[in-house]
Amino acid sequence: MTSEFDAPAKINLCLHVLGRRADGYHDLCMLMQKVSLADRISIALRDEPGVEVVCPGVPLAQGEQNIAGRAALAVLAAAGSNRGARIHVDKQIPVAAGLGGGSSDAATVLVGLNRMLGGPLSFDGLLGAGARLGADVPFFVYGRSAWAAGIGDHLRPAGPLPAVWYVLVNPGFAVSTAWVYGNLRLTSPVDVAKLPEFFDSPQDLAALLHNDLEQVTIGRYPQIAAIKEQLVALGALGALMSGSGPTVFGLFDDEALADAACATLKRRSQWRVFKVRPLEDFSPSSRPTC
Ligand SMILES: C[C@@](CO)(OP(=O)(O)O)[C@H](O)COP(=O)(O)OP(=O)(O)OC[C@H]1O[C@@H](n2ccc(N)nc2=O)[C@H](O)[C@@H]1O
Ligand SMILES: Nc1ncnc2c1ncn2[C@@H]1O[C@H](COP(=O)(O)OP(=O)(O)O)[C@@H](O)[C@H]1O
Repeated sequence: MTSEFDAPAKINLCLHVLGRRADGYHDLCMLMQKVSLADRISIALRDEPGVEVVCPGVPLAQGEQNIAGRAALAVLAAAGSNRGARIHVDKQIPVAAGLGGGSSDAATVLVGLNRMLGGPLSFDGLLGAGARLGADVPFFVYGRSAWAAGIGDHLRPAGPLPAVWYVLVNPGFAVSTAWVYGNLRLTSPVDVAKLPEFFDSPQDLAALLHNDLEQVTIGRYPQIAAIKEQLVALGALGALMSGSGPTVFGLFDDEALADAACATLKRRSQWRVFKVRPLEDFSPSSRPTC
């Protein structure tokens, strides 16, 4: 049997770094949301042990080097299964882009393969297995928009967020998350208690936009600041780099303006440009194909 799943991208509506931990990771406060740009993943169980991962057209590791392969091995081990899996990833999310594509692929394989094997892992077990794969993986297991604390793995639900359109602009080069955190200069941390919890309008949400990692990535790649300026000039209520970058999103309250901004940016540049909607409540859906 083969099952198919969507693995959506995320954006960080805010990302505050609160401090550096003894293990080198950073404590964060983030508001995270999934969006409608997604990789398409199919998972097939096979009788031989081991995991094969193929991502046609994208130079990503196969098998256990790929984070989706490590996720599959975790579920097979939890099930005590001697079987293996073949995972096909139709990569739509730009790689090393600040959009969490690898983390989403991993979470989707955790949840999807767990379901295919009769649920050896509980929801908490899936969150724990996700945290062992990467700091952002639990968010993608979680299902809905969330405030993330700790290294990104302590999650609580966000209140309803306004219906908006985002225009994602990816300038086409990769940025290493480890490099960005490694070059971060810590500033005095935000008072988390003062961050707003409720957003009645797109303008309220635009007022939240903030990313402490921009100083590092924009310092090295000033074109990211130029993308932000262009999005605002084209009618975005605000624009922000997502995660460690380099992708920027513009927040629009008007779909026609978002469409026009996409068309203009595609005409003007070689950037990858996507209009997406927020996914308010998303859990990987299974669609058996045979
Ligand atoms: C910046 C964020 C924002 O959502 O996303 P991306 O830009 O990667 O999508 C995340 O914090 C990225 O999470 P993730 O990509 O899962 O991180 P990991 O694989 O666990 O770690 C990659 C590298 O980032 C550093 N790291 C990660 C998370 C964190 N809270 N502090 C860190 O210092 C680690 O030291 C590690 O070297
Ligand atoms: N399935 C996968 N999809 C994307 N990247 C992967 C995958 N498996 C391993 N990787 C590695 O993870 C790194 C981070 O990729 P990605 O998750 O796209 O970045 P980001 O978290 O910045 O959005 C890449 O450099 C890539 O080599």
